[in-house]
Amino acid sequence: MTQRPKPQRLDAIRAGVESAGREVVTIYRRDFDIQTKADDSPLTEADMASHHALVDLLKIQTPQIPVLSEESGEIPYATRGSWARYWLIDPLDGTKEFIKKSGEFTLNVALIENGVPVFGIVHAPALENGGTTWWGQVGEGAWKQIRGEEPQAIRVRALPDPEHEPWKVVGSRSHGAAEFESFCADLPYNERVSMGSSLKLCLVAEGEADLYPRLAPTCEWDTAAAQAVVNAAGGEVLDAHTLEPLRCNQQDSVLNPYFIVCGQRDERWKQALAKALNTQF
Ligand SMILES: Nc1ncnc2c1ncn2[C@@H]1O[C@H](COP(=O)(O)O)[C@@H](OP(=O)(O)O)[C@H]1O
Ligand SMILES: [Mg+2]
Repeated sequence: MTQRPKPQRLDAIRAGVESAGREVVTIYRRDFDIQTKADDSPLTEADMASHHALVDLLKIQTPQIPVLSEESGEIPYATRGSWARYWLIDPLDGTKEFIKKSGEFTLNVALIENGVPVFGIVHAPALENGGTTWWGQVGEGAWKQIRGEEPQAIRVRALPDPEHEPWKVVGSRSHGAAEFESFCADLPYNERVSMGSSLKLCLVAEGEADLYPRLAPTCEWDTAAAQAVVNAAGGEVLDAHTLEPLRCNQQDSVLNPYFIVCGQRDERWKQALAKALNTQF
């Protein structure tokens, strides 16, 4: 297998992702065309501008590592199934939030090794202060940087005691609202927050939320980069049925199973999840 890119190269890739983010924000601030993809989801000029910028960046920085993008067109499993290491990117995650101008969209870049997201960059270019980036490398640590400020190491938080403080549960603004509400209704005292895109996983990674149940469809490129950040910050992204960590590139389909993102877990967590998911572990 080719070598994992060195830290300096990963820093250069992060700078390149932030530069692609500036192109996206230029489009965000003016009128843009919206098309509809075959699966009925929206596509803007910004999705494609970001796709080209990120693919070009990765081809220059690491020509030996293949790239799979949401906007690449399908690469059959017969080809990608043999990739021991590849880049998995979502050029614009939260396209609906981009169109609604909520600012809650991200550029996601993940390095996958043998199905496991080991390094990820999640960049939200339109958040306050000119954009925020989260990144993490499993086994090394996770960081958050608001543009113009120093990077801060981030870590998931311990679950609060729900007798005194609510568990913070984050959900999508646009997908799976009914399932989210019924999951939360079975949890101990909790507070709900809505957010678009991979930012939900980043909130768990930085200890601003405790759980993100995703009981609605997503694809591997929606989650892989932020999964690496969550793992590097001490949390997990678990299949909602098996409670095993999500893996990429295991089958023809790029759809994820329904999943739960969590920070630090303990016995209370296990009991609460068993009730909310109506299952036994
Ligand atoms: N029916 C479906 N099948 C697969 N993925 C879906 C889906 N409905 C929504 N998604 C994914 O959910 C993502 C948005 O999630 P959220 O609502 O949490 O922001 C979308 O990302 P994109 O915006 O990159 O297309 C899309 O990939
Ligand atoms: Mg997406």
